Amino acid sequence: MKYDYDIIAIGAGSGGLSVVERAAEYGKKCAVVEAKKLGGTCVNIGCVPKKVMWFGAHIAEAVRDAKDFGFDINQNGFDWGTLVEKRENYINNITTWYNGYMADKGVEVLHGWGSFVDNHTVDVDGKRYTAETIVIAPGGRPLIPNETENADLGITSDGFFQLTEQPKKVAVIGSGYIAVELAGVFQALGTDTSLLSRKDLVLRGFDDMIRETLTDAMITSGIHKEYHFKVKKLIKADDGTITVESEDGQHLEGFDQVVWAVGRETLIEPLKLDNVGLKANGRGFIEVDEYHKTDVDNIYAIGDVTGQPQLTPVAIRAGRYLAERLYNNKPELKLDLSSVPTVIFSHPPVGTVGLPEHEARAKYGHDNVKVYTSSFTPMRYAFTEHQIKTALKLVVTGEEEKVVGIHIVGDGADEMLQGFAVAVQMGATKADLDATIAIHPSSSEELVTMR
Ligand SMILES: Cc1cc2nc3c(=O)[nH]c(=O)nc-3n(C[C@H](O)[C@H](O)[C@H](O)COP(=O)(O)OP(=O)(O)OC[C@H]3O[C@@H](n4cnc5c(N)ncnc54)[C@H](O)[C@@H]3O)c2cc1C
Ligand SMILES: NC(=O)c1ccc[n+]([C@@H]2O[C@H](COP(=O)([O-])OP(=O)(O)OC[C@H]3O[C@@H](n4cnc5c(N)ncnc54)[C@H](O)[C@@H]3O)[C@@H](O)[C@H]2O)c1
Repeated sequence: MKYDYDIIAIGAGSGGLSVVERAAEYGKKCAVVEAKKLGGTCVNIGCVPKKVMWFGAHIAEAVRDAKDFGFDINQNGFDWGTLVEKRENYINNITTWYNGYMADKGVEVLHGWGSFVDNHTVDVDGKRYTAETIVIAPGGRPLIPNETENADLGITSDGFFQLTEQPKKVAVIGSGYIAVELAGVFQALGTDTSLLSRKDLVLRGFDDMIRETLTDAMITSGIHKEYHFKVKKLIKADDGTITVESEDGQHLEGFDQVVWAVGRETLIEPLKLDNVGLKANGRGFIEVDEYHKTDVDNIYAIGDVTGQPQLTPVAIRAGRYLAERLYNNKPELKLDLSSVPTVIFSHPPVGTVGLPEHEARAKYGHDNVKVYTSSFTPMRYAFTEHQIKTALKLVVTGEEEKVVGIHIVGDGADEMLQGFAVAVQMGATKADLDATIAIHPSSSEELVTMR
């Protein structure tokens, strides 16, 4: 062989692992370079540990409501440390499994930071390896805004997963995916939680119905929602707590932890892209064509680093399709990002696929879009003290009423969405949904009975 490997992936997260795993199935000689732990963000400091905490929070809500279902229980406390220990054991089992799985597949794991030497050579902590094809899959890391004074008194989602004790009082800064997910977990598990947003509603860009319903639900759950709060600086108080000062002079005091959840940046610098004549665009992403090829013929990029939706299934699909194109004679296979379903594990969860109403009206013309909505208290909360609403919206277009968006906020949205996403992907119309027999009693039946 001319090179040490057929393919090397830099980064063993969702994208990198999936491309080498599939390439190995086709008999290719593969290696993956990883500076930290196999599994990357999703497994170690993202989706998986987050979902464990979300389940914990979900159980706390069930315990809270148990008396309304006739249970006579005393909750004597909640031990954050126990949950964290069990979570980390679970994750260690996954990463151990990955190590064995890669070995079984014949994929070599090269531990260390990978950087380019030339188009076919990667340096890993001083050792050089060559490959015919190189895939860049380094993901990213959380942002801490450097314009904020003492910003590093705060932690990020990475720090959240290192907390071994439950903070009594936290401020979460931001209003995107991570902010609403972490704020929801803290609040449900008993931490006094403030959510500090620069604007008004959470989840900018999502359908207004989702934004309004979730913001209301978060406030009803007890989260202190601070609107139009632009953080100027963090101050360490004499008692060790943190004060947050806004640009207009407000002070919020007494936080054990302040969590930045204001977006992520790609991990570009270690790659030494200059050595292959590549560079990231103004937003820090590596640009690729529809086949994930960069401007260099044998170098591809997949996952969060490309600026495509920063979701694990998108990175995995990109990696698998790339291997299919390269090694299984399917040159035309490409990622369809037209209706990527996504779930936000908030309290209650959000599920959304396709276009929000405002985007559909902009795309198809205001009068060519119709919406069907429903908002109700689901049976689960019919007689509990805590009432959490569910809201649903179908966005349809044209005379045939093609469904171009489905938006759900409420209990069960997380598991409800996948099947409806299939319908949207297949081009379902409102009549197709209506022709489907409902499941009763459920919240999802509303989506096939809307008028
Ligand atoms: C808190 C949080 C919660 C999330 N929850 C969800 C969720 O519920 N559902 C969902 O779909 N997505 C979720 N995501 C997003 C998801 O984790 C990412 O979209 C996904 O992990 C991206 O995969 P990737 O392969 O691009 O990068 P990553 O998974 O980030 O993997 C990149 C790997 O490359 C390594 N690396 C980087 N540079 C180098 C180098 N030069 N040399 C060697 N190794 C290197 C890194 O250490 C890392 O292990 C979440 C993210 C976060 C932060
Ligand atoms: N359930 C999931 O699938 C899931 C969960 C977590 C993360 N993710 C992925 O990870 C990505 C990153 O998540 P994220 O929440 O960090 O980013 P995000 O882009 O979703 O949200 C960042 C938010 O921070 C706000 N912001 C930016 N700078 C700020 C500042 N200085 N002060 C206050 N607010 C500021 C932005 O307006 C935005 O609303 C997501 O886009 C998503 O793709 C997915």
